[in-house]
Amino acid sequence: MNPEQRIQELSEKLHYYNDRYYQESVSEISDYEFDQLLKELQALENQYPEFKQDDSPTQRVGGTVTKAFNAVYHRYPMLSLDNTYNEEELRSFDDRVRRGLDGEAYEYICELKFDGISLSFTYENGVLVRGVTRGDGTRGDEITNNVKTIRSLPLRVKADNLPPLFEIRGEGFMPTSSFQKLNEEMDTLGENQYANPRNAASGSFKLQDSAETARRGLDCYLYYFLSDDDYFKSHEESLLGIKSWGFNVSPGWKKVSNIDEVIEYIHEWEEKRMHLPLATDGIVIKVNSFAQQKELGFTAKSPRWAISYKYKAENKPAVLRMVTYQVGRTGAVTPVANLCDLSERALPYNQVKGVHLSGTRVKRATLHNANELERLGIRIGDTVFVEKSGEIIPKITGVDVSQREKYETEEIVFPTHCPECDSELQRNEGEVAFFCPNDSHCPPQLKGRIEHFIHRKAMNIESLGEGKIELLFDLDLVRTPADLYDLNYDKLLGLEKNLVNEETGKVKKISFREKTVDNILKGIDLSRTVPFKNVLFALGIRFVGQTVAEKLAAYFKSMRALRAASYDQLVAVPEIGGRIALSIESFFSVPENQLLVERLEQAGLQMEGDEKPVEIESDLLDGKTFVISGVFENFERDELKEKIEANGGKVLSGVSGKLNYLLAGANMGPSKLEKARKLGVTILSEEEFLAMIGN
Ligand SMILES: NC(=O)c1ccc[n+]([C@@H]2O[C@H](COP(=O)([O-])OP(=O)(O)OC[C@H]3O[C@@H](n4cnc5c(N)ncnc54)[C@H](O)[C@@H]3O)[C@@H](O)[C@H]2O)c1
Ligand SMILES: [Zn+2]
Repeated sequence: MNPEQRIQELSEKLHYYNDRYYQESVSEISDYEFDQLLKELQALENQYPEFKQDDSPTQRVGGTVTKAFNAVYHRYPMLSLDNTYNEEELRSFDDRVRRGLDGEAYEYICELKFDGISLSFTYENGVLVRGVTRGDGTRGDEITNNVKTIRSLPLRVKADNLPPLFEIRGEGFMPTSSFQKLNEEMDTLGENQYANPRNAASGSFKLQDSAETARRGLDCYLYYFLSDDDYFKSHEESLLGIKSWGFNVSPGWKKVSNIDEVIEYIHEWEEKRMHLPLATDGIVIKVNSFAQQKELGFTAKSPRWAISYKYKAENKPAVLRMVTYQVGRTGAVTPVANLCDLSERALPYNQVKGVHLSGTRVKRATLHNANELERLGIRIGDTVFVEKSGEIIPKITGVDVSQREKYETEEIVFPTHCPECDSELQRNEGEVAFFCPNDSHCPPQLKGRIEHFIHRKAMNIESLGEGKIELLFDLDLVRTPADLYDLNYDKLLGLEKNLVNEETGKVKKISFREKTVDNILKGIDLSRTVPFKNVLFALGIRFVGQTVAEKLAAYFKSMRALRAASYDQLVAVPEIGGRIALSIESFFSVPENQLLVERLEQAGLQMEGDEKPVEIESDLLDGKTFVISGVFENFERDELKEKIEANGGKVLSGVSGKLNYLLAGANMGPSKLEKARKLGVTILSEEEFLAMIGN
């Protein structure tokens, strides 16, 4: 490949990873790999400037604005930071600063580099008026309502001589504890988990529902002050200043007088940072004096007066002692590596402490699935490499094959049967995971279903959280969600169990005293009033998440109607595809599930939606039929449907010759449009429709 082609290839790859990272909060490769690709591109561009593309990823801040929020211009551009992974480059940065300042004395401020998303807050006359993401550096997403959920962020600042207009910047992040909680929740709900706290923070700050953002326990550290006039003389002064105004200034910062002290700071925090309640991925070094910052200026992408030093993820050898297999709520079987330190090879496994990695002891790492085992080519007894970075969950990155001669190793045989219930495992075409099909008897699947059932977004029986289900399940009191409704005071009072955390070995004692029992029973009783759509979601039917449950409930209006629906009737519901329809059909065909639904109904759960009666506005659309497709400016699709019905019209699901109107929004499928044209159906825009009903 010639340099021109390589430049093009690298640019395309980096654009792609940027999109995934900033728009979808997903990292397909590690930050280190990303940064190496970017460095390679930078070097090639320096050597062959003629091939550099105008929009090269080396020239721009990687993010973008999204359509979901208002895009607003930044008063001062929000740039990125140049980065390095080694001391030598750090010293070259120091050389550039020295040369740039022509021999003037200078100081640095060292700060931790928090791993979250960059946020900007504008204050007018002391009042928070705007919170914006970095976006593409010039424009960002306005997420004021979401940033207002950060408890530590002052909504109003009172201090003498405040500048009338100023901006504070900082890092919005998700503390590790919130992250773990959120991921457990995602897991219970059968949704994809976030790979690391940064992606979780970025996704959570960009939710449409601020109440949900508030619940996710986000926080923010502030580390920049900007205003039109020279309010402070140095970064140090500004940090002290905004702190005195009540801002949550990032902890751990330090003023140093030369690059050696910077390097000391880096070493000091390498291990210490692991004990912070949030993820950090390095150190940021900034020239202290604002006058000197001005003198040094900016490149297209980052300030010349700052750089970040990133810690490489720690990677260590370990011994793979055995592989165990975990069965999840959906029946998916995940191989888990059981590891020990090299020095513990001869110890019985129950006595090993694990590998010391990034501040914690690691004994287990996920191996994801059978394909991953094959890809790594590992064997039991192998010396493997374990890594832990922003990912929090440790992973195995490779095998040290040179160690194979020294120790005996053994092939890993993926089980053919479920380790929990002995059913023969299956694998669906196109899926990587093997799963246990015995969803009505396999213990972890049963337990998982009950946990899902009581979840806040399902039946909302929070009084049963935190290990209580485990206790009831292990004591055989609750095997299916319906059993919850047979519990009573006498059955519960005095129950006790010690729960052992497999990872830490810590024991937690749970005991049911009067007050606990009261709370549990009250919670169960209250769940009888939970709306039908939640009940449907609570059943945990595969592919029937919250939104799908809502759609189905709105369409069929009762459990009875849904159960009776044929495949064709199911796929006729807008946005319900074949995969979901099959899953619903198969769920209701299982006798255990039929019994479950019947028992829940007897227990008094809501099995019918409370239909909103249609409020009649006019008879302008009397007898007219509509199909709604695409996305609209002023209405959600459900609202449009209501509007049509309120004016006497009827909404159908499919385009046919009898249809009167196709109400076409943006991004509608071309085939539907084509079909409507062929059949001579009138196609309406949103404005034309509004005109029809006299709006
Ligand atoms: N893995 C992937 O697929 C992928 C894709 C795109 C980008 N990335 C990663 O993201 C990087 C680019 O992101 P970026 O432009 O946000 O750069 P960056 O995250 O390396 O550094 C800049 C950011 O650091 C943050 N920061 C944290 N603490 C700070 C402090 N004390 N002072 C100042 N800023 C602080 C700010 O939000 C600032 O915007 C890449 O270098 C790469 O590591 C990874
Ligand atoms: Zn099983």
